[in-house]
Amino acid sequence: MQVQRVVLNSRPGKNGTPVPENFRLENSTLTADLEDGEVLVRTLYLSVDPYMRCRMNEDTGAGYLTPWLLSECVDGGGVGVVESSRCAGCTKGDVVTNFNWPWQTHAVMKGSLLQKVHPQLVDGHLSYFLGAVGITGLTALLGVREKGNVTKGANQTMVVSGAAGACGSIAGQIGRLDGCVRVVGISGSDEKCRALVEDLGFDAAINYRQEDIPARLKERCPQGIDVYFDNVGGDISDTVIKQMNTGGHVILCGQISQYNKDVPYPPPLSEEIQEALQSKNITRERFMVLNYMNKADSALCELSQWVKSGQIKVLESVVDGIENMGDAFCSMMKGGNTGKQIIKISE
Ligand SMILES: NC(=O)C1=CN([C@@H]2O[C@H](COP(=O)(O)OP(=O)(O)OC[C@H]3O[C@@H](n4cnc5c(N)ncnc54)[C@H](OP(=O)(O)O)[C@@H]3O)[C@@H](O)[C@H]2O)C=CC1
Ligand SMILES: CCCCCC(=O)/C=C/[C@H]1[C@H](O)CC(=O)[C@@H]1CCCCCCC(=O)O
Repeated sequence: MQVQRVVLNSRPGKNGTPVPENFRLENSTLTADLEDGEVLVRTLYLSVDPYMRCRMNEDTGAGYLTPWLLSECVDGGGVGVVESSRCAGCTKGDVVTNFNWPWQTHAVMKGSLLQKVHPQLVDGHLSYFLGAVGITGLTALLGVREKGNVTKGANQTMVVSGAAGACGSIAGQIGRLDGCVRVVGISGSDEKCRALVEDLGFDAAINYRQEDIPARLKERCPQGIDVYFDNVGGDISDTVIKQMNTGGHVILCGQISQYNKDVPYPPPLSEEIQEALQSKNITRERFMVLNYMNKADSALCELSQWVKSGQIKVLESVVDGIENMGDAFCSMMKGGNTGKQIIKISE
């Protein structure tokens, strides 16, 4: 069977901005003769995610991430449909997902490594399994629950950076559903800020490229900041932390502003910010969703109900075609997406 796949063509360098030319599209032949335990899947949707920037380096800097290899097929989150199976647990027509899905139009995979998912959980929007009812939604929900200490009736204000992105857009909505009285987003364009307020119900949004962040935070968070869902790190996060209340909580989800730099994860904080955290007794613990997968099933049910009932609104940016994987990844890293960046590979 003839397939198309994407391989790593070159590395951007630890201090480089990734470019589409770092990826290469190839035609390849797939032997569709299955061995025992294998299934043939057709790829429906692929995900591009910030952590992949670390996998472009020879040394990823994170123990749980393996580097992508030059001229080898790239992989990440994917969802697809079983076309034929020699695995007892998988049947033709099953919808399945996996974190290490090859960027390939069809693939032969071990059935035991695939998670079967039920389309009714997402009312047939199968791409949501890579976003709001998948790892992104889990990151937002479990991040808020495990590290946010959001408490109904506590009059808390939450700030979310990277707020119009995949995790941020869900995290802010969950902060509100779980009891925060004020939710303020920070994002990179006026259009994203408009969507946060008008479509997702954030109380306010700040365009970090155009506005004076300290002044706007003071104005929009008059009682200070109690919970900070941090997707970006760097100067934006330093500014937010300086305005946090005593006893506040930082949910250290990600630090995308630092991923094109040769720094460890998480990047070290300045003395000033460390002192602010310590003197105000603000928690800032590293959060990694994969450490909480024992809670995934019940959390996915909760997310599914919220999405189906419309209590959580889902934003997606969908690009068509495997040939656009590299463009979509590089665009997402620069803010080209609103909500979850998805690549549709087949119908
Ligand atoms: N801890 C965990 O278990 C997990 C952590 N993550 C982390 O969550 C974060 C968000 O991931 P995800 O939701 O998938 O991606 P997003 O959908 O949020 O896409 C990335 C966004 O980051 C913003 N961005 C890029 N560069 C900068 C910068 N220099 N400063 C500020 N914002 C920037 C852009 O939005 P804009 O237009 O606003 O600039 C862009 O749209 C990442 O840091 C990621 O590593 C993700 C999954 C799991
Ligand atoms: C080093 C920067 C990491 C910043 C945090 C982050 O983005 C984490 C993302 C992971 C999250 O826990 C869910 C995921 O899907 C991300 C990790 C995926 C791990 C796949 C491992 C693939 C491999 O290396 O073989």
